Amino acid sequence: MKIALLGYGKMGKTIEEIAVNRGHEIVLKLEDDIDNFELDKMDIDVAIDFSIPKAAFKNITTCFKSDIPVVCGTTGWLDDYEKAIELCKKENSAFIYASNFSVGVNLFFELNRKLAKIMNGMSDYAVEIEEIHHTEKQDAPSGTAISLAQQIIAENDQKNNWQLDHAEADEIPIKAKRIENVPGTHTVSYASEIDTIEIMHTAKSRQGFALGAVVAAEWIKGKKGVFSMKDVLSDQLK
Ligand SMILES: NC(=O)C1=CN([C@@H]2O[C@H](COP(=O)(O)OP(=O)(O)OC[C@H]3O[C@@H](n4cnc5c(N)ncnc54)[C@H](OP(=O)(O)O)[C@@H]3O)[C@@H](O)[C@H]2O)C=CC1
Ligand SMILES: O=C(O)C1=N[C@H](C(=O)O)C[C@H](O)C1
Repeated sequence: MKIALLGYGKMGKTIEEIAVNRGHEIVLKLEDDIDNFELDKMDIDVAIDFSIPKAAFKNITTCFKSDIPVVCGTTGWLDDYEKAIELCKKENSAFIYASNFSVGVNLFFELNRKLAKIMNGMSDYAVEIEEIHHTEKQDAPSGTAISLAQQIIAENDQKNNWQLDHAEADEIPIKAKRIENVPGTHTVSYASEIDTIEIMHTAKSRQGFALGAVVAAEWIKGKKGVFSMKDVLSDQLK
């Protein structure tokens, strides 16, 4: 498969290593404006975007116009997500966005949904999310923490929104910490006067995120439509 890497930083380089090991070829390593390239003249099967929040929307929608399927892991651009979906459908292209591509985090998401269902109505327990990432991260809270919050909100009758740091009674507080070299740690806790129930996912490296993105790229090749990591992992997450 011929892959265009939109973003060639920490994730782009880890994805390259895994993709090449799985027999794929990297035909583009984009580090600046996508308009500098004539995508129509290039032979690209799938584009994988791990760039920066302010570049993601343009990168993704430029690929749609050239009928190149896109796997996007960039976080912090989701105000434009619905617009991207519309454009994908209009151009009859293919798209997967995931706040986190690692299989472990997608299992953690399932656990989070189940725990949220159990804890709904347990008014003695206060829910909180904490995320810890490296100091170079541009966005806060992390995309994964937002996904966790949205999953809880879908199950919890008392919570309608999330808030960074100080939350109102109907909001889930998210604490974002930045510590050098941490690849990504997420904790969901329910604390009462008596005890605390906690679930936690700790990434030991970027390998899981990158492998998941390459697997998603292999899966989306030749498909049309808007998908999620749940579709990619449907056999494992039954
Ligand atoms: N969904 C998931 O599983 C995961 C998501 N992420 C997300 O992926 C994104 C990238 O993370 P990471 O690799 O750690 O970040 P890096 O900062 O290491 O890499 C981003 C790269 O994008 C480059 N860039 C800048 N402008 C553009 C542009 N217009 N088009 C393409 N590339 C551009 C930057 O170049 P320069 O440095 O020259 O500006 C940099 O090399 C982040 O949003 C992060 O949150 C990260 C890990 C997992
Ligand atoms: O920026 C990162 O590094 C990561 N970003 C993603 C996020 O915002 O959730 C996923 C992972 O935690 C690493």
